[in-house]
Amino acid sequence: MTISPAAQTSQRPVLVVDYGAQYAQLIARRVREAKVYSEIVPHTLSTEQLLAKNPAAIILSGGPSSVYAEGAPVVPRDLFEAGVPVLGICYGFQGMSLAMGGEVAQTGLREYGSTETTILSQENPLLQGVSDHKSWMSHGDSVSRAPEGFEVLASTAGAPVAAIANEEKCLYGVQWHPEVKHSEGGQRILENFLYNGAGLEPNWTTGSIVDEQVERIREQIGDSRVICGLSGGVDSAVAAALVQRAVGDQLTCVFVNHGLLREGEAEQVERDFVAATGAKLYVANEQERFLNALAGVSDPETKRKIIGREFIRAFEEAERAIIAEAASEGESIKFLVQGTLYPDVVESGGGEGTANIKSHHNVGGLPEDLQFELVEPLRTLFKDEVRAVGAQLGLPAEIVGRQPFPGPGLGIRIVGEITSDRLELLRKADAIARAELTAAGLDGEVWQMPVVLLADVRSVGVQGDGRSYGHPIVLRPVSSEDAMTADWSRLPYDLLARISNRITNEVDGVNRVVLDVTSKPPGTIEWE
Ligand SMILES: Nc1ncnc2c1ncn2[C@@H]1O[C@H](COP(=O)(O)OP(=O)(O)OP(=O)(O)O)[C@@H](O)[C@H]1O
Ligand SMILES: O=c1[nH]c(=O)c2[nH+]cn([C@@H]3O[C@H](COP(=O)(O)O)[C@@H](O)[C@H]3O)c2[nH]1
Ligand SMILES: NC(=O)CC[C@H](N)C(=O)O
Ligand SMILES: [Mg+2]
Repeated sequence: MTISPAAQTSQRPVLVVDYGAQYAQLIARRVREAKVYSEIVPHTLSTEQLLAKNPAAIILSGGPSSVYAEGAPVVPRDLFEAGVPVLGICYGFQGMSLAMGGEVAQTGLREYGSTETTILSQENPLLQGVSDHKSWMSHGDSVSRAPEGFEVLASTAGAPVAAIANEEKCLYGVQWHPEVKHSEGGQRILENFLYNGAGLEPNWTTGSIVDEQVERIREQIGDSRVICGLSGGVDSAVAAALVQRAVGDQLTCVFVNHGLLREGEAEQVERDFVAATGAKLYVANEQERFLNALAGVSDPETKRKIIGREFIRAFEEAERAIIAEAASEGESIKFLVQGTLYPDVVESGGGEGTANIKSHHNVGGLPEDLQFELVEPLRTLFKDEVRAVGAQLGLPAEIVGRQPFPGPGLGIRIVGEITSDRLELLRKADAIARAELTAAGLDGEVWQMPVVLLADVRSVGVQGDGRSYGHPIVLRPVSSEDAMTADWSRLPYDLLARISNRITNEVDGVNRVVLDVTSKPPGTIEWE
């Protein structure tokens, strides 16, 4: 069932080989910012498997291991003999140096954070226009001797060999992390590698994504009919708009009201999306189906799998109803469009070799007996890229700027069993928190603010001079660029006070409001 993102685009990718780096995502993003298509792959792929992806260039990421440690990932020598341009970063640089016959040593000179970097030569593709600067380091090992045939391009106090090049073979390495914003000129170095070193063109833009995806969708769907799961969120709105552009009224959007929605959500989908695009919309009222299937379940992964399965069952029902309505019996609808993004795939463990963090309902939660062929035009994109595509397609700012809301909805924001009373309670608390955030004019600054009910926790309070024994509500406002990493938002205290005060006064059963001050990692954005 896993489709590699590469299957979704004709671009030759720049492969980021992940050696367990904290920054592999960031490297891929920076390459895309340079308008070059990029994908992350695990280091467990063999050279043959890597080359089979027809990469335009390869970037080896950093990683936590020491190249000497037992079981440390080996950077294979044959990778450098295939004629593909390679840039090694930190661990990748050390591994490349070792593979090519250089030396790596534990000199005891560790460097963490901002580091004065001396550029020894600008007469090479990598460091053209880059002068002495502060780069961001995070290493304990160092390259003590460059491999034969490589020129040393830069040095620092702790790393005399801080950058190397073999121009003829198009092989480059840097000890520091050009992908982090704290590395001055880092983006320039990556672009130098891509444009000057690997000779790539900056032609991967939102315009080119739209054209290419529209073309692919037409090819895939032909003149068949297609349904699209539409949630009111950004991703499905953009996916639907792309499909509509490709195949026009062969498309019917299906909005599933699973009873796990927030206040006013169903109405808002009908109002905003249909008004903006004129697409056909079928509303499936499936509250009972989902509540029955979820009764008595409190394990998060089980909930996610049930929701993923019931979503598909709801789409199947909807498909039958749509066909019956059109009186075109017999002609079943084969295609289902979903607004699946790259992070959904990566976190669900759908990227090759990546860990399963949580099964997103639309990826890891899909049932085995799926009858639809999936159409997922956004499967290779990050959220901010999807927003840019949406804007390009002319969707209104209220849609492309909307805060994300997960498909499983309030179902994964009740820690414990889901009941209609608990949903009712959480819906009220969530509506208050959202209204206050909007009133404070902070919607644009906050990426998302899950409001979570700890249904299995109770604490003692005093309300109206009497004892109460109620549930806590957690506020989880975060800032983020692409939901892969996040920080907790420093909301003004008076806003937090107002939300807390209103929730404890207005929502029966809640006697405490707490603020989640955890970044991602280690926490995820949602609690389940
Ligand atoms: N209530 C729903 N009805 C129909 N399809 C849905 C519903 N909720 C989610 N989906 C499908 O699952 C996909 C993934 O959901 P997800 O929440 O990640 O995206 P989104 O809602 O489109 O955007 P956002 O992340 O901004 O909320 C959606 O793109 C959509 O295809
Ligand atoms: O459609 C979705 N189906 C899911 O199963 C799902 N789980 C998490 N999310 C959203 O993904 C982003 C990252 O969330 P986490 O940090 O909790 O993994 C956040 O924006 C979450 O709201 C989901 N969206
Ligand atoms: N960030 C990295 O890639 C670190 C590489 C290696 N673990 C070191 O400490 O030198
Ligand atoms: Mg959503």
